[in-house]
Amino acid sequence: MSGLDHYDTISIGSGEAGKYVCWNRSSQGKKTAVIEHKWLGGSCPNIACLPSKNVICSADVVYNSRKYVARGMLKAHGTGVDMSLVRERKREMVKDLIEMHELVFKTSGAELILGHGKLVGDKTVEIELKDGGKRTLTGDNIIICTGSRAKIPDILGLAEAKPLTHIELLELDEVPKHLIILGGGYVGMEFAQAFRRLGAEISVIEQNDTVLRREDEDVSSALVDILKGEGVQFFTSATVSNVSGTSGESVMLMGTKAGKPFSIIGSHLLVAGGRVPNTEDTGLEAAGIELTQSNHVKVNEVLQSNKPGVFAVGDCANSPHFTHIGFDDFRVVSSFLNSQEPLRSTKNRQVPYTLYTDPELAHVGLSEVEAKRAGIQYRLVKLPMAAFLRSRTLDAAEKGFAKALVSANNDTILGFTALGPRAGEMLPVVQLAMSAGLPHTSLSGLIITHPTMCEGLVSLFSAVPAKS
Ligand SMILES: Cc1cc2nc3c(=O)[nH]c(=O)nc-3n(C[C@H](O)[C@H](O)[C@H](O)COP(=O)(O)OP(=O)(O)OC[C@H]3O[C@@H](n4cnc5c(N)ncnc54)[C@H](O)[C@@H]3O)c2cc1C
Ligand SMILES: NC(=O)c1ccc[n+]([C@@H]2O[C@H](COP(=O)([O-])OP(=O)(O)OC[C@H]3O[C@@H](n4cnc5c(N)ncnc54)[C@H](O)[C@@H]3O)[C@@H](O)[C@H]2O)c1
Repeated sequence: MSGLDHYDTISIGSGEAGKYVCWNRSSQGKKTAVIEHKWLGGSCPNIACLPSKNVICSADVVYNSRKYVARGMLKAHGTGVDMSLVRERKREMVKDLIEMHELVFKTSGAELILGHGKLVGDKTVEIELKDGGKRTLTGDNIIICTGSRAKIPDILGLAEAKPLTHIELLELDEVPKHLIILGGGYVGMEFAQAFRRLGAEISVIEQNDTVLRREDEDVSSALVDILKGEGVQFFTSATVSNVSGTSGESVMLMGTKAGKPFSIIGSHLLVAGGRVPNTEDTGLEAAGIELTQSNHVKVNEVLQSNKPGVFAVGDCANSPHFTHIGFDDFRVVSSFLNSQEPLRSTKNRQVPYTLYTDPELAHVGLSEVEAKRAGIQYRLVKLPMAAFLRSRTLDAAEKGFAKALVSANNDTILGFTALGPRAGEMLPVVQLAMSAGLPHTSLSGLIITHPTMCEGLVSLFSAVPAKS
């Protein structure tokens, strides 16, 4: 293929992996283009990770101010919340992030094309330009990086009730009186605490018998107790069959809870029940790209679809839905395109994550449930957060714990979980030990600055039971 509109690499969507692959290849002098129809830089800087953490930070400031006013330490005349200013702080950050992306596009040489991209043939992309008109490009490599969107469960009356998704929630200029959250996963838990702290009554409705069902029971129940302590209400084993009213005015959910009739009325409704991939209206089927049953692009270990040279990355390829995994998807695809040795792949990669509640929930590797399910023998070490002395200075010693799974046969670390202040910051040191196959004594033997949260890792790994 050749011609003016022929590119080395074209990304449909400017999410994490797509934009980095193009920036990276343009830095090697290759001609690349990124097509974006709405959120420059993807969801993370515009409507997901960073804006939500910005609002969570505002909520924490409100919560802590109120706490210290109640203790008499802080003399304040008013601790009411002006949500329009909370939103303004978030909007300013998003605006800066968009400007940062525009600058990178200018300096990297990767072309940014604003419009809706669609495959119309073999490695041929048609763009409905934002400013009108159409362009058709061809590329040696096509990256599908179209992300995902909030799932609206198929419940009678739900769509008509115009529920909020994370996008609209982050744009509210008022604190909801009573926010009902449908789904007790990552989105549900982070927003439940943040909006409770901002002053809303919160009810979390979860279909399973526990929220955060992938976590070990001691982890999810400890976090639920913390949120309950702040006034969040949980309704688990709840099946919603009917919704009436309108979110923003008054909305009622009806169904059953543990088999008995159940109903709840709130002022606002947030759907937080998982994600669906943005794989329709991108010409994938017409271009012969195979999808999975869940409508994600079917990819192999280097994220290549059934069509050589067409890759899918991030949420639309059902990579674990985290921005840092999107970034790793970029490294996987780049490694393949650059014929790197050894080739990077998605096989057996670490998938660390942090839930940004207060305290944070950070995890990497095996949980106890997973180890048991796989029949892997392990030694367990678990310490209360109070053993991490830094937590005492942060007013956070009473809640949470850290635990690690260490192999029963050798001293390698199999998994690590911490529910504690800034717990996410502790992950990389444990990850490094895990990825290098170092024994747990490599952490307990380190000199770690006092008093940091990581210093607690010395205590944790010093307490690993001896091999039996
Ligand atoms: C509320 C919330 C909070 C989150 N917090 C975190 C967090 O703290 N940490 C974390 O790691 N992860 C977090 N996530 C998950 C994370 O945001 C996603 O996993 C990540 O953004 C997915 O990146 P992506 O590149 O796959 O897709 P996106 O970032 O969604 O990028 C896809 C882009 O493609 C564009 N697009 C789609 N179709 C087309 C088309 N046909 N033509 C042109 N453009 C198109 C879209 O507009 C979008 O900009 C959060 C998610 C949510 C919803
Ligand atoms: N801190 C972070 O890294 C972070 C934060 C937010 C989101 N995310 C990512 O975004 C993804 C999506 O988050 P999410 O919370 O939307 O999905 P999720 O899969 O984490 O949780 C969805 C929850 O909703 C429940 N649910 C679904 N339908 C329901 C219904 N009809 N009634 C009651 N409950 C229902 C599910 O059982 C589940 O517990 C996550 O998987 C995560 O990867 C990450």
